[in-house]
Amino acid sequence: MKRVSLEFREGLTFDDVLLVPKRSDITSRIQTDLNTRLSRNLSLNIPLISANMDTVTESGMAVAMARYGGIGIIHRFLTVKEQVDEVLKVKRSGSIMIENPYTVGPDQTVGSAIDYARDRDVSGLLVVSGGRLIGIMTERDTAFELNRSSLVRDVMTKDVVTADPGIAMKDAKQILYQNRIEKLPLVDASGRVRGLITSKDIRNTEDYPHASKDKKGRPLVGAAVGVKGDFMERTEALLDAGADTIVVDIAHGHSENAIRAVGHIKKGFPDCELIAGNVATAGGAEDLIGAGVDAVKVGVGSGSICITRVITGSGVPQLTAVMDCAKVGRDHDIPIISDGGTRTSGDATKALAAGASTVMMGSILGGTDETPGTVLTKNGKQFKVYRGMASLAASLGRKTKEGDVSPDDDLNDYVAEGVEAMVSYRGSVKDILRQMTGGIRSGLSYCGAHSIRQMQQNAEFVKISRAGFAESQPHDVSVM
Ligand SMILES: NC(=O)C1=CN([C@@H]2O[C@H](COP(=O)(O)OP(=O)(O)OC[C@H]3O[C@@H](n4cnc5c(N)ncnc54)[C@H](OP(=O)(O)O)[C@@H]3O)[C@@H](O)[C@H]2O)C=CC1
Ligand SMILES: Nc1nc2c(ncn2[C@@H]2O[C@H](COP(=O)(O)O)[C@@H](O)[C@H]2O)c(=O)[nH]1
Ligand SMILES: [K+]
Repeated sequence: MKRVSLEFREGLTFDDVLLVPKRSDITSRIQTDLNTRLSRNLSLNIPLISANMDTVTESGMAVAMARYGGIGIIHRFLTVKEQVDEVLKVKRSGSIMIENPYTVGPDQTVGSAIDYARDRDVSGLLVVSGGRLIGIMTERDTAFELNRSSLVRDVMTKDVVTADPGIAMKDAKQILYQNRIEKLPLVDASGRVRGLITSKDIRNTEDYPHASKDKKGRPLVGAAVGVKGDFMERTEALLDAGADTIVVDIAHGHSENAIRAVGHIKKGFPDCELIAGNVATAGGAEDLIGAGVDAVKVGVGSGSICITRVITGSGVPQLTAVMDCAKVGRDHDIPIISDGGTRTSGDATKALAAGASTVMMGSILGGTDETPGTVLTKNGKQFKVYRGMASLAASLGRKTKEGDVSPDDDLNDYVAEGVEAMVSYRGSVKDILRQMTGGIRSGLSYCGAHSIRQMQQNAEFVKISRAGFAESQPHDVSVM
């Protein structure tokens, strides 16, 4: 009979090590380059991803992450339609040209048109009849006289300024400015709508020069799917909506469930940029790569709200998990994502130095304006709810949404692997990303590296003692 091995490998995490400073020819941290690979064929301008959790990433967070050069992964605990709508909101938020603008008919009521626009987060609708543009209804048209039962045709602006679909951006800008208008529909010779350019989108592209964008100039966004049930039709709908990557999300990514799901998705959608996780070992990474993934998400039990290691006894300290998986990733030229346990820019830098190409964050972003949920006050301090997706509350929320809760359900039947928590309210995600990227840039320079790839080649870790760790913190002072 084979026995359990009594030889123990050492597993280390962020607090166990430091990066040894190296001679650097960098004279300003701005010279460092944070460009990195998210997956086989996708790149980001900063190595940061917002977690596919229901208290972290819906469209608000994903828009912000893409604007500053990263990416957000829309969580999967939504109906297919809801998740698709979140992807569409991101795609429309920063397009240079909106390909399929939302339209209404002239005989719809103003009330229904306003609701339609509000649901889709847009400020105006093109009015189309018989396939041709006949007007535009914007907030201007309804601002002063709001009679919800009047018809769109009676309030819309009929003299619409339009342009040819092939118009150059600088000419479109000129027309918008000269006519003091916000929206310029692009209409072909037969009067059919072929697109829409808005001044808001033009401002966005100018305001966010480092945004991560797809080939059409729209913000990058990813979306998660599970491994059972509707995952194939969900994947199809998300890809149709323009999702740039699909993330197969399961607690134990080194399982038949996950490997089978990856195989099905790759077979059904060969062009899909596919990420899967989570795993924590070389074997896990090897098997997902063998199944066809374009990036591997690494981290079992490392998350701030995660109790998998407590409940199951399973997991690998995050730095060791990343190093083991990154070695396999390098052999196959497949990027690795470090997911869970990142508390500071120092942790993120260590994960990158250990071989991860990007870092996924939950708790760091959980308290920002861009997460779903409202700000709560407790004892005079402001918080936002942040919870594990395998927590009791998250599971109950899912079951309630699916109409699957009954008074006979015994809460003891659910074994949670996550907790419900609160994180301090931290304002806009922009400031957090500035701190994170600033810290990582500085981290590169301490490693004598201009880029993440160079740091991965140069990095030298030193294992530290408890005393070394204590010395690393502020000490013998009262921090203000
Ligand atoms: N990174 C991490 O360390 C962890 C992350 N999570 C997060 O929590 C959420 C819920 O996760 P998850 O439970 O996977 O999602 P689901 O509840 O959607 O479970 C997915 C499917 O996998 C099966 N399954 C779950 N755990 C295992 C396992 N250990 N071995 C084999 N099959 C399993 C489930 O079946 P059945 O219920 O019948 O077993 C279910 O059919 C996800 O967002 C996940 O990322 C959760 C735990 C750890
Ligand atoms: N074991 C569990 N892990 C979870 C759960 N919900 C999410 N997660 C993982 O944590 C990270 C976020 O970690 P953080 O340290 O940045 O806060 C997330 O991306 C998931 O991989 C859960 O319920 N249990
Ligand atoms: K944990």
